[in-house]
Amino acid sequence: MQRLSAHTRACALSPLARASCLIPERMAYPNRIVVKVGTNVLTAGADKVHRPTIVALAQQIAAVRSQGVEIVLVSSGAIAVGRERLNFPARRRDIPLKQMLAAVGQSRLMHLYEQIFELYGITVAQTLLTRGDLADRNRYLNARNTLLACLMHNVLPIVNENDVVAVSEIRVGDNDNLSALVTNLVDADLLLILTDIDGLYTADPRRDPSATRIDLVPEITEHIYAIAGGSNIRGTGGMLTKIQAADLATRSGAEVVIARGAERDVIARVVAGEAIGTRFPAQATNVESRKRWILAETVRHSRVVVDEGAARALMTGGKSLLPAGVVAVEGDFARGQTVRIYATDGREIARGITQYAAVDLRRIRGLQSSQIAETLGFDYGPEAVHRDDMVLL
Ligand SMILES: Nc1ncnc2c1ncn2[C@@H]1O[C@H](COP(=O)(O)OP(=O)(O)O)[C@@H](O)[C@H]1O
Ligand SMILES: N[C@@H](CCC(=O)OP(=O)(O)O)C(=O)O
Repeated sequence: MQRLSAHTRACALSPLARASCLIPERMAYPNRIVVKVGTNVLTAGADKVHRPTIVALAQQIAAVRSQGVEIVLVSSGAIAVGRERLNFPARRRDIPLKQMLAAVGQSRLMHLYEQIFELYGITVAQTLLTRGDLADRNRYLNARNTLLACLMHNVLPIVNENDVVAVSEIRVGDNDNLSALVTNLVDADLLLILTDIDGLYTADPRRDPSATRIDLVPEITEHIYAIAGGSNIRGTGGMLTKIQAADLATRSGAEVVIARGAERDVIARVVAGEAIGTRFPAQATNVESRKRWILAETVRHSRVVVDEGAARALMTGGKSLLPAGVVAVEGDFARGQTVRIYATDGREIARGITQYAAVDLRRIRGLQSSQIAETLGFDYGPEAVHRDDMVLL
């Protein structure tokens, strides 16, 4: 897809940015963003989901996507929709009941999204995740591949926690933190957390009317955690989980903005660089953060030996490692683990996350990508190690 310059896109997207030429100092124009919408946004503060809010959201997402920005939507609301359907009062908060409400509400929420996004020609994909899916490297890769495939095919992934199976040990617990994990999962440049308040305040404005909004948080300190309080009755976690999310996402290399979901054209305006809400600049590049993650857990005795052509393609061409270039596979490793990649002269040249377990890679080494499926009976794609999952040494 053709990428316009930051300035052109900013001006096309936002009349305000155009009027004032407002592109303040910040990250480069984002190519991939995660937008998180909380229950309080979707219900507009009432007891049921506010349909016009979803229409406005779809309209904005369609506009931003048409400018070439890839979007993953993380949406709460299943419990609220379940409550609405079964007429349950908001004060009941016990876990099995909430799980039941989420089970009732999730499909209805998706149905609503499907109907509304269809009006804008956008196909949506339900993606339900738990912490377990993101902690295990194999499942992490599966989730990542699915989300990236959605983006590649112009499908809008709509992520929620899989509340029905998510009990305390495996659940993220709130969609703010889930949105940060998703930001990391897809290497997004920007996480936009939309809520019912226009940013982080010096104290919870519901309790302290003299609180003022903080426009920029250069660093997330203990003090920032201390001023973030709990949620209102429908939300989960309040400002505290948003700060945790901002902390995680900024360390993963994304910029984070917390803004009011009901603000007119908020997504386009934030993407265009307008100063709305509270901004948390990225604390690392996402390449640095990904490298750290890749190198964190290398399988000790793994050796994937590659031929001269593959070694050159990796080191000077920045290419992915294909099974065709693999000459030997030593050790035992699972799909999703970080393996060591060697040249035939014994030099370790790279480390990377393998798409294939050792047993499978042994069977497809030296083969063309088109032969993977016929040999294994399945394939996870043409790469043994994708270049985005590789650190050259
Ligand atoms: N320091 C703070 N600044 C802004 N809002 C705060 C702060 N502390 C607590 N809050 C509360 O956090 C709420 C938003 O979180 P939450 O209710 O969980 O919303 P959501 O459903 O969007 O996740 C706000 O309505 C506000 O009352
Ligand atoms: N997974 C739950 C939402 C959990 C959550 O974090 O809610 P919120 O604080 O409103 O973003 C649901 O779909 O209702």
